[in-house]
Amino acid sequence: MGTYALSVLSVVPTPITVRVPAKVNLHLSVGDARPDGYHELVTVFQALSMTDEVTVLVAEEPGIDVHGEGADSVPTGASNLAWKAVQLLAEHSGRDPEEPGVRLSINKGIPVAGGMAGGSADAAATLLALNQLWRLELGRDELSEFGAKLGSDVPFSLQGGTALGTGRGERLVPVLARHTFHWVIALDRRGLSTPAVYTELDRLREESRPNRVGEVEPLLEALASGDPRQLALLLGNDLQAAAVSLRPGLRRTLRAGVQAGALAGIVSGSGPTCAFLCTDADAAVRVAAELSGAGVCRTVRVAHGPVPGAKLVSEEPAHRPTPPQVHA
Ligand SMILES: C[C@@](CO)(OP(=O)(O)O)[C@H](O)COP(=O)(O)OP(=O)(O)OC[C@H]1O[C@@H](n2ccc(N)nc2=O)[C@H](O)[C@@H]1O
Ligand SMILES: Nc1ncnc2c1ncn2[C@@H]1O[C@H](COP(=O)(O)OP(=O)(O)O)[C@@H](O)[C@H]1O
Repeated sequence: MGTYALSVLSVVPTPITVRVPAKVNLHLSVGDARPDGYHELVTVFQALSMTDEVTVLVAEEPGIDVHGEGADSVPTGASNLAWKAVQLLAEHSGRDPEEPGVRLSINKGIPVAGGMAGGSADAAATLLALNQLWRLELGRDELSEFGAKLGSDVPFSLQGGTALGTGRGERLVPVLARHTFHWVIALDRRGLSTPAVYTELDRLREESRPNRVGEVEPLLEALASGDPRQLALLLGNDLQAAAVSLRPGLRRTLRAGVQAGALAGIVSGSGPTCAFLCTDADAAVRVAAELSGAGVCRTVRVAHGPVPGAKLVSEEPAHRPTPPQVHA
């Protein structure tokens, strides 16, 4: 009996944990709305050292557990983007998408609905973890194609580093960025809906002519030079005006970051998180401390980028060290 129990146990696959980064858009140029409702983008993503961890384990009772910051506002049902990733790969591999025989445990370190691609990150992590757990042997390109079906940002969450994104953001080319850049990240009290921010931009463009970010080439040169001062002058986000229009308090946050000593600040993607570029790691800690005292946001963190994309941590769920943060 003892031997039998041991042999049954030995065939249950070990849980797989994947760590996956947040992103910031250093350049986000938004074209007009396409017939499919998406906007044509030219964007430069950078993966930051703020991460989620997703553990996939074999279980008869399917489901999702969410822990960490903002866990209460993450759906645990079929609308969770990570669960959609489970269903997509289950279908692909001939499993029942309603009974895939796995549970997910998500540990959030990426702000929810913050414009830092947290849901996309979890979907990317789940694709990578299931590829391992179910021994699907899909290559990075195939995983990326599945990712693009789930959301425009998912391929970048898989790839990480710094990348130029076109199409709806899913077509990627890696960008040379040998240097590490140091950021202060200001988290807002409530999230913003991505579709609502794109719709607000369309509305603003019908009403007036909000400034558009310029060409991307100078920013690519600044990245290659590694000089944060040069990069700071070129950061730009077409969605910023729309995010600020929906959340006017962001103006004060952006001003406060620069007053605290950052080189420049931008809204991250669709917001409302703001990202401030600093000269170096020490400056980022000083800016974070000062910004947290300004009372303009919920929490302030320091981060650096670029970092790698979704990555297997180990075959055991690992304890994630708490990222440095300063409470406002
Ligand atoms: C704005 C960005 C910038 O990187 O990210 P966030 O800041 O939200 O993280 C992305 O474009 C968000 O990408 P993602 O969150 O994956 O969006 P998707 O699920 O593909 O699309 C959600 C909705 O956003 C709008 N959308 C998204 C991408 C795009 N190129 N044009 C759009 O208009 C559409 O209304 C779409 O229905
Ligand atoms: N795994 C997930 N993590 C966070 N949010 C998720 C997840 N799955 C679905 N969502 C939903 O997606 C919305 C957008 O969340 P998120 O991806 O964090 O932000 P953003 O699109 O601004 O980068 C959330 O409000 C939440 O309802």
